Formats: sequence, structure tokens, C-alpha cells
Amino acid sequence: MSDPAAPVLAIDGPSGSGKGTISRAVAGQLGWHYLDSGALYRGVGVAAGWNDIDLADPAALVRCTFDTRIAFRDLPGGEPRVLINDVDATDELRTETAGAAASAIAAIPEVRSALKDRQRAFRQQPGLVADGRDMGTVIFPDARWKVFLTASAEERADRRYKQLIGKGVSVTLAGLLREILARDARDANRPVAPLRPADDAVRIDTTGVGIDEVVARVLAVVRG
Ligand SMILES: Nc1ncnc2c1ncn2[C@@H]1O[C@H](COP(=O)(O)OP(=O)(O)OP(=O)(O)O)[C@@H](O)[C@H]1O
Ligand SMILES: Nc1ccn([C@H]2C[C@H](O)[C@@H](COP(=O)(O)O)O2)c(=O)n1
Repeated sequence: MSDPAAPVLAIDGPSGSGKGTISRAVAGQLGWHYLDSGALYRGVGVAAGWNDIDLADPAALVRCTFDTRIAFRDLPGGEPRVLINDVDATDELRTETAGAAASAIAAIPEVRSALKDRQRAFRQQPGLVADGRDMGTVIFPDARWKVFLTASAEERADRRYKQLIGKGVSVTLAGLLREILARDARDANRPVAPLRPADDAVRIDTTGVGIDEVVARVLAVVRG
């Protein structure tokens, strides 16, 4: 059960704009809950892969959404772990393949509806920082604060490149830029809940702005 009186800070933006990094840090500083809504779509994508479900079969993907349990486990000082049907799938979830599958699945309206209540259940006292594509527009339209993070596609690809190379994953900058542009286009052009800033969102362009400074700017939005 959600608590509609709990304040919400919605942080939306395209892939690599820093939503997850900034949202986790801000939630930590405020002592609030954190919702990584993309992990739910990624979780369905990963579960679909485990069950050999075709990404072109919407009915099977909707069934898979209802059948998949996704849980978050906080680790002190580390990235939260994500369990899919009780299996720790955190590393698989963060791959570009899982991101692309999630983006495709997220265009199916019934999948989005099936995940609505699960997302809203995170709204609990003392407050929630929610990160995604439609937090401020669809899931929490009454959020007290809305932030839309952006950065140039080149910088986002560069961030992802450094992140993946740091993990020992073999990728090219040009390939990542292509994937980011394709994901932006798919997320922004779908008919249901497309990626777009809410009319009342504060837009922050993070190109060339360090993580600590972005965190400070978001906290300044909340603290007025
Ligand atoms: N302002 C910033 N400056 C430099 N690097 C950043 C900044 N914000 C985030 N990063 C780095 O960029 C990478 C991607 O960040 P993050 O995963 O938070 O983005 P995201 O918007 O949540 O992406 P996705 O939607 O694909 O999950 C991480 O390695 C993170 O440390
Ligand atoms: N609120 C959300 C969150 C995510 N998605 C889709 C679109 C993304 O490309 C994909 C993966 O999200 P990420 O983990 O990269 O934030 O999931 C969405 O449609 N709505």
C-alpha cells in the first residue's frame, strides 16, 4: 500500500543522463526511499530472455510481467541488488542487451499498466525519490518536485563507455552512441508514456557538470 501523503521527487531523463546515480545519492542524503523504475522493465526483459519469450510477442510479455517477481535488496555502501524470482540478476540487468529489451517491452501499454501499482507502492514516508522516464508525467503526476536530467548524447555515450570499460566489458564508443540514440528515439516516440519532461519539471543539463554539483542542484530544488 502506498502513502499518498508521502512527498515524491520525480527524476526523469534519457539513458545515461545520470538519473540512477543522482537519485540514489539524493535519496541517501534525504534519508528517503528510492525507486529505480527502469529495473522493473529490465527485470521483465531479463525474465523474458530466461523463458525464451519472443520480444515480438506482446501477449506472452504481458503474462511474463504478471508472473515475474522483482525485489530490491539494499547493501550498505553498495549498489542495491535486484532479485528476479529470487535470483540475484543485478549484473545481467545492467547490460546494454537488457536495456534495449526493456525499452522494447516498455512500449507495450499493458506491460506499463501492469507495473503501475508496483511503482506506486514505493511511495512511503518519509519520502520517495523515483527515477525513470514517466515518473513526473504518469506515475506520480502530483510529485512535489520534478526534475528532468539531460546531457548531450555524446557525453552520455562517453559516460557509459567509461562505466563498461571499467567493468571489463568490451564495447566501442561509436556502438554505444548508436544504441543511446536508438533508445532515445524509441523511448521518446512511443505513443504511451513517452519520455518527455513534465510541464512543471526543472530541467538540468548535466553536460560537463560533475556528479556532486548535479546532486547539489537537485537538493537545492527540494530545499527550495
Ligand atoms: N554528472 C555526471 N558526470 C559524469 N558522469 C556521470 C554523471 N552522472 C552520472 N555519471 C556516470 O554516468 C554513468 C551512467 O549513469 P547512470 O547509470 O546514473 O545513468 P542513468 O540515467 O540512470 O542511465 P540508464 O537510464 O541507462 O539507467 C555512470 O557511470 C555514472 O557514474
Ligand atoms: N519509467 C520508465 C523506466 C524505464 N523505462 C524503459 C525505457 C528504458 O529504455 C528502459 C530501461 O530503463 P533504464 O534502466 O535505462 O532507466 O526501460 C520506461 O519506459 N519507463
